[in-house]
Amino acid sequence: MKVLVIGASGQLGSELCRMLDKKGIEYLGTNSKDLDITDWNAVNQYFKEYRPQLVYNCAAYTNVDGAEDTPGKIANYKVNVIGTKNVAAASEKFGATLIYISTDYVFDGNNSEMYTEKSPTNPQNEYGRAKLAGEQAVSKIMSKYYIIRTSWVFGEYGKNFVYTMLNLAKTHDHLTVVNDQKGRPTWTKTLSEFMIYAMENEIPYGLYQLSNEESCTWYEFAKEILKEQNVKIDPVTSDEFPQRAYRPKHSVMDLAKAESVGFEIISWKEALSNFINDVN
Ligand SMILES: NC(=O)C1=CN([C@@H]2O[C@H](COP(=O)(O)OP(=O)(O)OC[C@H]3O[C@@H](n4cnc5c(N)ncnc54)[C@H](O)[C@@H]3O)[C@@H](O)[C@H]2O)C=CC1
Repeated sequence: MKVLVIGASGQLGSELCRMLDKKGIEYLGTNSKDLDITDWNAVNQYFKEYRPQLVYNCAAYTNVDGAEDTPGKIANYKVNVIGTKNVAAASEKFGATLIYISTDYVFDGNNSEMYTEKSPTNPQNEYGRAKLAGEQAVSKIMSKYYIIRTSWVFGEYGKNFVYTMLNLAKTHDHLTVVNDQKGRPTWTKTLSEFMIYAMENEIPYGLYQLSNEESCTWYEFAKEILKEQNVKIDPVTSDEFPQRAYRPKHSVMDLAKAESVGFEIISWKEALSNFINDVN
């Protein structure tokens, strides 16, 4: 099978490629210099030449706060809406299956219940709105697709909350972290495994949610990340730590659908511990 990984140099794309390498699955990986997904002619030409059968679209504009104002607002729209549409249209045109990654920010986070794949969406920031438009484009244009919503991603190859906390701990003995936003952290290895599992096991097409098991607040996450370090961490509210983009208060996604296809998901604490062992 000819596999294409778009966004192969990002946090998730890099882990996915490492895992494909390990499994001996051949693929072609592109970064934004090889293939700009906002350019339809480039995408069309690339697909015409390479003829992928399976496309992992890991490319995205991921600066959630940057997306609130110009020029980030425009880049967010171009990459996450137009770019996603281009990749979906080319995948459909050339008969490929597409795996598109979306976000828990499609929800408003006002529920205290877990969100399922059937829960109504109501994004509260520009990034969430663009990613939802990306989801809608994929499901409208395509017949063979997986949309996988994930949240709070951390892994070896990116800028993420775990690295931020570990780095801050080198220079600070006291930190404050938001304690009124709850979600599910996701290790890129768990997510990459599911992305490969979907392909290998030909699970039914459609929308899935995937993160690690168990939920926490950012404060609880930080406490676990720094549990071996001598750093005092105090909880604060979102109001005390203002950010440009609104974040959902409770964006805990139900994982039952992914588990119902036989995929086993470890807890975020186990994932974090494995990750810290890996990078040390
Ligand atoms: N990082 C997180 O916490 C979360 C990420 N996600 C989603 O997971 C997916 C992977 O995210 P990350 O790997 O963390 O992001 P990342 O920012 O590390 O990687 C994104 C990649 O997209 C590429 N890219 C950007 N514009 C492009 C363009 N015009 N053409 C081609 N490539 C382009 C970048 O070069 C980069 O390699 C994305 O769809 C993101 O929306 C969802 C929820 C949370």
